[in-house]
Amino acid sequence: MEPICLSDLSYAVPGKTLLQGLTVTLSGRRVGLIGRNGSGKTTLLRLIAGLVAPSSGRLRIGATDPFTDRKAALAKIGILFQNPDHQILFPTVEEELAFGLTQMGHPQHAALARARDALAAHGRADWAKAAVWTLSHGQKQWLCLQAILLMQPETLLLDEPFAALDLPTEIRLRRHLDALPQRLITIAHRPDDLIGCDEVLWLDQGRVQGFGPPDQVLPAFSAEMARLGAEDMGAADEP
Ligand SMILES: Nc1ncnc2c1ncn2[C@@H]1O[C@H](COP(=O)(O)OP(=O)(O)OP(=O)(O)O)[C@@H](O)[C@H]1O
Repeated sequence: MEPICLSDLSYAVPGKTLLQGLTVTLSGRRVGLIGRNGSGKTTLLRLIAGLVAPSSGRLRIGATDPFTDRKAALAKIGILFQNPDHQILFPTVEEELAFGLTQMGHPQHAALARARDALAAHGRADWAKAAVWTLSHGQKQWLCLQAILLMQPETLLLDEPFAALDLPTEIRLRRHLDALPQRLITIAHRPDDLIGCDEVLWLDQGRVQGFGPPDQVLPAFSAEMARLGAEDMGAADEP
């Protein structure tokens, strides 16, 4: 599995630096990304997916720059957004599933055939012509995941994949993801969700606050979150 190397990586928008000086090599098969709201986690996934270019520094997946080499990046990286409605572009299930393959250069008819095969393999052949808007949130997330898996990327980037799912849907998706051979880089808010990871990256205000095995990073993260929670409570309790 190719390492994802960040060297002094920064990303800024006018008036604001969102990520600053990130130097880290991600090489585990299960990587967790943790940090407070607004710490830059989603921004980092977008950079790794090659959707935006770094403002400075370097990001490589193996030897590939995912921003400048889009075709290679599609084969290497798939990103599952937090909200499937931000990901879905097409009116029907089969068109949505086929889109990534056509982006990779497959003819439309072959891509649609692969899409229908994938649905049939999951016992959902009857979904092919269904309008995407008729699906539930969990079903849309499943669709987005399948659309990415059809492209067979080496790495999946998952932005809080369990947010807004009911418990049985979460358990099913968790089982599905756990069984995947791909590398998963998963954003989570609860440290418990990342215990089984090979490595955890903790971002704070756009910088690396911790990186290493979960038994080192997560206790420090939890202690800091508890400290901040207590501080907020103290401030809120002020007369
Ligand atoms: N295009 C943009 N222009 C301006 N600010 C942005 C832009 N994208 C993100 N931000 C800001 O950058 C910061 C980091 O955002 P990001 O979504 O990466 O955080 P996050 O760690 O994923 O947060 P959350 O846990 O709340 O999803 C936030 O303050 C956000 O408002």
